[in-house]
Amino acid sequence: MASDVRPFLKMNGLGNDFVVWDARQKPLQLAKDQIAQLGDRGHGIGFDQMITVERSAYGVDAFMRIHNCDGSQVDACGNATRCIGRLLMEEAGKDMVTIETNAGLLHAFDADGPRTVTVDMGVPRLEWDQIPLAEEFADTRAIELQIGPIDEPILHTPAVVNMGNPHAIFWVDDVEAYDLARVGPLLEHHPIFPEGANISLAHVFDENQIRLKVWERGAGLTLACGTAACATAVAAVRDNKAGRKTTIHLPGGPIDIEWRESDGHVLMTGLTEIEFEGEVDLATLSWRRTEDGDVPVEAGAAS
Ligand SMILES: N[C@@H](CCC[C@H](N)C(=O)O)C(=O)O
Repeated sequence: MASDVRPFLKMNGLGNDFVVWDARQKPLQLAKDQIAQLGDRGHGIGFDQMITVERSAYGVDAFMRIHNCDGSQVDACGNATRCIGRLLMEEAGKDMVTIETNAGLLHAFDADGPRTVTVDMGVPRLEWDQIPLAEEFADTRAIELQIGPIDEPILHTPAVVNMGNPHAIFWVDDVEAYDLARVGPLLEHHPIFPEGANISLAHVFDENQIRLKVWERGAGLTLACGTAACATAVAAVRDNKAGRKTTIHLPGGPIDIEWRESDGHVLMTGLTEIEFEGEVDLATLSWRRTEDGDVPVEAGAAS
């Protein structure tokens, strides 16, 4: 097979990392096992998600296709929307762009602070069949679900929110007190979630300050998950645990969320980073680094 070498960017939003392809001029389609091979941190490039930027059928700035590192295609990724927003704004010299995703049209804005982007993630969906759940629950602030012994559950009664993808949030006193790598997969694939779910442990440790650890559907433990941060902020407001503006502290850093009262939209603001540029030979999936990325943002420079 003739070699087909394609350039890519390696980016991250607070450590939630992506390989990004520009497929606007030349389409790119990879099979599930090829994505998983490239995503493997041992032998491939290693990433949480693969992002393919394509031309938008709606004529907006671009369409963003999202695959988890296990090769599954999904509809939403908050951190990647900020990263792609930054690339498209820099390319067009604009301070706002519109990105088409399978979860809808999202607007990204240049925010205060270096490489900092706000994305309007739209309106959260809160009904049981919108999450979706396998059975009806009138109140999605705390659904009947538990793992562990019946009389002494390890985790129980999560809030559920759909931010373009399904999230379950367990309120705990200490996010480090649980083995999320062990319980995450059990909960992700629990029969109550017919499409699986992203699983979060959340702790309100101060006024409007929430610590969060996330097990991502199709990707596993992550340093940050933008949609999980949005879902958690929404769940906190619904349960009177926080106000409409919160800072969510993830292992990769802080992310600011506002659940706007006027129109119910969720706004997410945080850093983006280009790690490096590289190229992949699609015939063999061998890859190499070609250019360095951003120089680190000085501590305290971001908003
Ligand atoms: N990292 C993302 C979410 C990626 C998709 C997720 N794993 C899913 O399967 O829904 C984010 O920043 O939101």
